[in-house]
Amino acid sequence: MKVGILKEIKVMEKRVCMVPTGVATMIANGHQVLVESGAGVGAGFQDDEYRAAGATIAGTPAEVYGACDMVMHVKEPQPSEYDLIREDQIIFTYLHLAADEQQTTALIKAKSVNIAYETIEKKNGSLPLLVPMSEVAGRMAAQVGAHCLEMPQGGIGVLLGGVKGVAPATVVVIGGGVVGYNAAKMACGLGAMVYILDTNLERLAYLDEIMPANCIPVMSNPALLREYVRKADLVIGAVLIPGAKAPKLITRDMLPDMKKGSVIVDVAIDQGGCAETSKATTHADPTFFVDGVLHYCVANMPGAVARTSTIALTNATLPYAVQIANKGWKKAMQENEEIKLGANVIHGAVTYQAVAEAFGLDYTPVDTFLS
Ligand SMILES: NC(=O)C1=CN([C@@H]2O[C@H](COP(=O)(O)OP(=O)(O)OC[C@H]3O[C@@H](n4cnc5c(N)ncnc54)[C@H](O)[C@@H]3O)[C@@H](O)[C@H]2O)C=CC1
Ligand SMILES: CC(=O)C(=O)O
Ligand SMILES: [Mg+2]
Repeated sequence: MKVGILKEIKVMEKRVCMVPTGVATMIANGHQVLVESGAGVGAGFQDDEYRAAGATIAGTPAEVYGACDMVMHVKEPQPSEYDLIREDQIIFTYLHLAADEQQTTALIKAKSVNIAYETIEKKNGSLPLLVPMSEVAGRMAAQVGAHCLEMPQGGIGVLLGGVKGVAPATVVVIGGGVVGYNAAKMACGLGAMVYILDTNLERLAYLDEIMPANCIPVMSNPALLREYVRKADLVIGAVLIPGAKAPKLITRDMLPDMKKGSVIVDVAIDQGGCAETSKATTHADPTFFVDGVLHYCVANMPGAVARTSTIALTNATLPYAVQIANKGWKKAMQENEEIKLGANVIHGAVTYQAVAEAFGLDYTPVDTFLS
């Protein structure tokens, strides 16, 4: 198979979807790899390293889309790419379709085979291609939250850990999964008082076992959530219903009751955000105020630490990419349920139920295409 590695084009996105050693693995499996020139530079990988690994360098995204059976990205295809996608071509990347009707429509129209990193799911419910970036984004959420709380950013002027004789910040993490755990761990390490709200009692019990004394896991409900958000200096939005639009748990009417200069870091923004007032921002212009509450809603947070993120992401994606390339998408899905769950839009049909529900579209089980 011909595999294409595209350069990221989202604002200030410096990750790359395959490192040179990954290219060497693909080639050892009998495939050809075409890398768009400069794709790895932001993460510290030069074209010559890809050449040395056996790749051919392409000048433009059009060349990559034009020549390859499977194209890979980190972030979802951007509007400038929609017309380059070919019928039957495999697109393997983060898609986050439930938050993006324009892209969903474009991929339906393209009749391509669109496999989303974020809905590939193991038997135990974990999301192996989301986990590494959720670890990064969770850890970053505590860092950017601490920064946003500083007065030059418009924050309330509270230091996460406080100092002797002065109380620390109150941090409320909504969703205690991978992002939530990592955010809480960092905020606790800096000395904040952290509350993790989740609706999964088993997960809360686990967090109770492993987290330090300055972290309190709390069973969430709408009334309690309102109360905790009202008291928070920093709220970190980290909920997920896999593949679906994020539930709007922080409603517009809660904001006037929040502290002026408090901060919402809505990590769940890539699935639409869990605050009604959230809208996606970029690393170039990451924050905005609503009712005196500072919102940080960058949909590709790990892109800011591209070297760490690229290595963590490609460690996870490569074995799946190799399986798809070796077997073709149909056989890879027939033989691996995890990859089958990655099928979001196949040949113009929406094959992931939560995406179909997000836009009132027909849902077609992917098995329709596999017999
Ligand atoms: N903005 C960015 O750059 C990035 C965003 N993300 C996003 O962060 C979000 C969280 O991801 P993960 O932590 O990996 O997911 P996860 O599946 O590990 O955790 C989600 C948690 O939310 C909880 N939850 C679901 N509904 C809830 C509710 N109504 N109230 C309270 N808790 C609820 C679940 O029980 C689960 O523990 C996702 O939308 C993911 O795509 C991840 C990486 C980067
Ligand atoms: C998961 C995601 O949205 C990211 O890594 O950018
Ligand atoms: Mg997006």
